[in-house]
Amino acid sequence: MNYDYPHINDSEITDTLEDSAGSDKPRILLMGLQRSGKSSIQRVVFGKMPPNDTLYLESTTKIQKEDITRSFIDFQIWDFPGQVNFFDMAYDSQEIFGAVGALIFVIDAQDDYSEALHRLFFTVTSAYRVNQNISFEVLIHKVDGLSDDYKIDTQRDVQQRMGDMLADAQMEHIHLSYYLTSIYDHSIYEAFSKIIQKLIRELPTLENLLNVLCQNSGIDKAYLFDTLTKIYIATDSSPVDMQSYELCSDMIDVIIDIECIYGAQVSSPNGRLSISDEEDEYGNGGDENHHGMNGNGRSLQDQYDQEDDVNDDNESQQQPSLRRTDGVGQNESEASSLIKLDNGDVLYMREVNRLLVLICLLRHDNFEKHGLIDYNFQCFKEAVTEVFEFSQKRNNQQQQQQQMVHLSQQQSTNE
Ligand SMILES: Nc1nc2c(ncn2[C@@H]2O[C@H](COP(=O)(O)OP(=O)(O)OP(=O)(O)O)[C@@H](O)[C@H]2O)c(=O)[nH]1
Repeated sequence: MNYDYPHINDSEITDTLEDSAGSDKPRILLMGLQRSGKSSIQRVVFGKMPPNDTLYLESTTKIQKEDITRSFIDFQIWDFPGQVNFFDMAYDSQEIFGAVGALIFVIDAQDDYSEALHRLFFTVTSAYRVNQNISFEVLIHKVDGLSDDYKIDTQRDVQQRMGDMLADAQMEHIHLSYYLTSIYDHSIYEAFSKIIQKLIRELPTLENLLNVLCQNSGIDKAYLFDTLTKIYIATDSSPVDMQSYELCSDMIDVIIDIECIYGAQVSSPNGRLSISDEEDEYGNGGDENHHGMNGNGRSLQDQYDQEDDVNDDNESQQQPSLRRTDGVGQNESEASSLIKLDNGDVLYMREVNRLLVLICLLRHDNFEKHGLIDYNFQCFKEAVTEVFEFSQKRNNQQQQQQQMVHLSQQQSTNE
């Protein structure tokens, strides 16, 4: 079978590559065959596009680049057209792969994936020759149409065949991580969380802080989420089970929906709650998108109406409740929310800043000491803010240094 790339007119692609010169952010590359789902993944995770709308996406003809600068997440994501061979002599592979943090290769699991595996092998081995520090991530994608047994068989088959190909080429030392994903459920967010955590330098510090918080507050599981993308950038060291992750991730949708409906009525310096403000900044009209995502605006409104009724009786028993309080010792207000589950567990959310929320899962008995939890949370919040400020300062310094190097290189080439 012929696994070569089709011949295409590549003048547009060269133009976009030239645009990239001068950007020093770590890159995440999305690669894979045509129609494997790359653009859909980028739009759903980072653009909040409802999954069904990806059906109308057109094929990508030039590299689509997006800057993602949010809290601890700071990189450029590049969506590549599936039909172009970027290892061809026509492209400067050092320029493309030199600054790459992660290369994500998307395989369509609903299709025959033999060709995709050959392309993956070629991509991984070629990129590795250019940059040995790239982390290679393989998304076995579109698994929503597959049974659980078939998903596991597919993953085993893909891993086995790639392992054999790498071993035949004596390149078995290249490590690949595999994820089963779909844009129609949480799996794509979970996979991106794990991929992005590998690029966050502050991860060990954040994990330590979460461990200390959990141990001292009777919390069973805690996630630090990036609010807009629903990517968790850190969690404590107890094992992640998909159910608790899904619950916490769904809570973000619930809270944002409630904020979109009622946020304007809550008094805050600018009349809107911060989570909604952040969306506006990214050009994603909050109400429309979030209701589009889970389509539950009506039921949330009902829930919120019920909540208003019980509000006077006992605030801590609301399901869910959303409060804005003034930060202790600070002038900024912060959102918090509490959802009591049927099994007696409690989901507790606290806003760390405009970009991050902490979501914890704990037993109801442990929540009775919530004064202690709130105090520990304030300590946690201050520590995270310090880490964040430190990393921002370091990033700025590094950017300035890199700009200086660029300038001096330009000057010497002009001379
Ligand atoms: N069932 C299912 N379909 C998906 C999933 N992700 C993407 N798709 C569909 O796959 C088709 C192709 O998606 P694109 O995102 O355009 O694929 P691409 O890899 O960017 O394609 P090129 O731009 O041609 O390289 C679209 O119809 C999507 O709706 C998924 O998780 N499950």
